[in-house]
Amino acid sequence: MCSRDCCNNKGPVSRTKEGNPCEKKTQKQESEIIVPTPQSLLYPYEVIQEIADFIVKGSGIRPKIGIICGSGLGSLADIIQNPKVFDYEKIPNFPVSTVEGHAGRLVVGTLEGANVMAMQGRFHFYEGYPLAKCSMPVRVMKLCGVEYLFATNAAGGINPKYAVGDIMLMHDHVNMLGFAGNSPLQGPNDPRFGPRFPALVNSYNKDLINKAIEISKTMGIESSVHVGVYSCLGGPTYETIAELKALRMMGVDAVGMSTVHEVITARHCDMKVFAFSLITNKCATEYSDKKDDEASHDEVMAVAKNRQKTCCELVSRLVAEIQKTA
Ligand SMILES: O=P(O)(O)O[C@H]1O[C@H](CO)[C@@H](O)[C@H]1O
Ligand code: HPA
Repeated sequence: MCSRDCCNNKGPVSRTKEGNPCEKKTQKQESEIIVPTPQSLLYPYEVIQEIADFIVKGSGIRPKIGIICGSGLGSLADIIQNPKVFDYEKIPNFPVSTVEGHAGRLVVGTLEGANVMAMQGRFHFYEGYPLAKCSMPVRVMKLCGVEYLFATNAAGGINPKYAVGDIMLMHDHVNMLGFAGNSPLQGPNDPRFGPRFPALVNSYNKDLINKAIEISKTMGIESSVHVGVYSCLGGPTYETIAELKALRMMGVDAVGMSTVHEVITARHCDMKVFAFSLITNKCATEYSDKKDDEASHDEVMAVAKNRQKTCCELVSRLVAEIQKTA
């Protein structure tokens, strides 16, 4: 509120470049002007290094594969052997998970003989975190030694051929937050992480996609595994019918509220990326009065719980393949 008697403005005083128009500018006020921190400066290299050292020293492990567990897919971290668990609150400078189905723990250990670390709980833009904060753990993974990022998510199926419970191997994305000018890389670039202008074609590693397809055949689930395009929206609202129609026209097969900024951050620092969506609900692209058409987080969680065994097997087998060729 403006404290001046001359002023009728009872709203919050805005600290813009122009200042509060009803107050005379003084030297002190100029220094109070709040300029938002560019995203890339939120977590400088040295801070990321400190977090990575904390994890590597605390676990005695230098992981090669990093796994991000999607909503309801926390069991991907439960299959890690000899786990060393770090609650996010206990990791210096780490955010906390606020979403149901995201426990908020980092699990470091081995899977199929490979050193791995898994985030049991990711950070989303709609939780109030800037994108650079959401994807900061990917840089921590990199400085821990991670070469491969496995990003998983729960997503709504827009492609009419997709059924609930299917898996979509991501081979591309449409970055809706990026269309609006938001990027985890916004701000000065630190070349120790990667280049100013990273290319994103070939972001999703083709060898890993092909291996996953082969694995799906040996598991007998190939008819419910697709290769498609994911799009991330800001959330937390699920999409309107008009938005879903627009996304479909753009070639999007599945929609969610995560993953893309993690992939951008991983590609910026030259990690190999494998990502998949578990289709937890079918998105309606026509108007109807059916309550069934409304997405709900309870449904998302229930489907993820039902399909967690299959997702765990796919991830374990792909890790085993990577380990075999290492
Ligand atoms: O992308 P993950 O974290 O799997 O979660 C998905 O599920 C939640 C909505 O039900 C959103 O957070 C959406 O992004
Ligand atoms: N839309 C957005 N995010 C989601 C959905 C959806 O339908 N399902 C799971 N996460």
